Amino acid sequence: MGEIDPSYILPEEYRPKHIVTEEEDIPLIDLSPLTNRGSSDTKALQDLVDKVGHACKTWGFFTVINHGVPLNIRKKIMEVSRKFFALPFEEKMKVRRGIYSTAGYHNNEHTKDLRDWREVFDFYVNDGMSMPASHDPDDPEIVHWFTPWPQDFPELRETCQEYGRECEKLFYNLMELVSLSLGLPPKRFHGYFEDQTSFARLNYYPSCPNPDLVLGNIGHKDPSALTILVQEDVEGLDVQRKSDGAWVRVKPIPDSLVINVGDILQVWSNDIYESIEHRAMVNSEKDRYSIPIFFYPSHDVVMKPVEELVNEQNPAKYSDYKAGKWLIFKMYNNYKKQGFYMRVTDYKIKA
Ligand SMILES: O=C(O)CCC(=O)C(=O)O
Ligand SMILES: [Fe+2]
Repeated sequence: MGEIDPSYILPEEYRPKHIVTEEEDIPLIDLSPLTNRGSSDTKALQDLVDKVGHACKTWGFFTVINHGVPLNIRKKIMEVSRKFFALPFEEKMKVRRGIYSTAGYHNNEHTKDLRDWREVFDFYVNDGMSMPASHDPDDPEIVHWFTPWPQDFPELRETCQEYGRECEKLFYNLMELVSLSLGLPPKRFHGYFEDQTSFARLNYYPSCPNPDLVLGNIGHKDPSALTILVQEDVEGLDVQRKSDGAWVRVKPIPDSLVINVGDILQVWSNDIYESIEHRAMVNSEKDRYSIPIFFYPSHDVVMKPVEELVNEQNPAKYSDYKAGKWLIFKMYNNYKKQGFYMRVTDYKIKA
């Protein structure tokens, strides 16, 4: 103790502890029937839909291989991420996150109102997208959000943008599988992403002398429809198992990506699929890097259960909420200690 800044030290009940189970892995799904669609038969595609549906329902998390996101761009984005975080602090602070635009560099993230042991750089997949000016539901003002890219580092912008476009293709493919698994037409959700407000995050978790007292990323649920995450061989991601709440380590598998259900899909599916709590541990020897992209709809899309999944036996569990308002509420909440944090269940209709 005493070696690290006390603002990072977590209350006892949040510390990472011991409770990780090594016995089980999240489902591993080979997406080749989708990525080589031309040559696939319908049976292979149907099997894939069933696997994705089962993984979303039982875990809310799964790992994919043969996903179509090229190796060179995955390697490249990890490289530029390392280069960016290795810059002097003053350089990184030149592109720091502002109060009203959430992209940029930040080293003071508060997940669940507690401080994370990490540095981040957030960027928008669809730079310049429309967003509400505030989270006040009655404020109609719209603004445009841009990423503050570093001036002398064009490689960072180019690589991040290319990575975003490649993952976007995978995201639409996955949403087709998800829609089919819910008994909906394959492109049921595509229109909701026309002016998408998706954002990506370069995560840098420096090694830590007291890894038992902190978390790189405190347990949380993502606000997205789906998240696509790349990690390297340094492990640290834990997922909370739905059946008993145990933390399960997501073992890095070469060339894989990790997919998870976020809050938006939980609401659209009326809780058939749920956004699952996860966290990132740090270690005393190695730095860790990861990159999630949070796929998020246009700001004016209403988060509400889709009508095909609602009927008298299954009434809507959520009242309407604009996706953009929800996102900024969540993001501003993570800036600094606010004394509260937002959960999607906060606007669940009371039974
Ligand atoms: O670093 C990881 O593996 C998880 C990151 C994460 O969950 C997040 O940034 O939302
Ligand atoms: Fe997350």
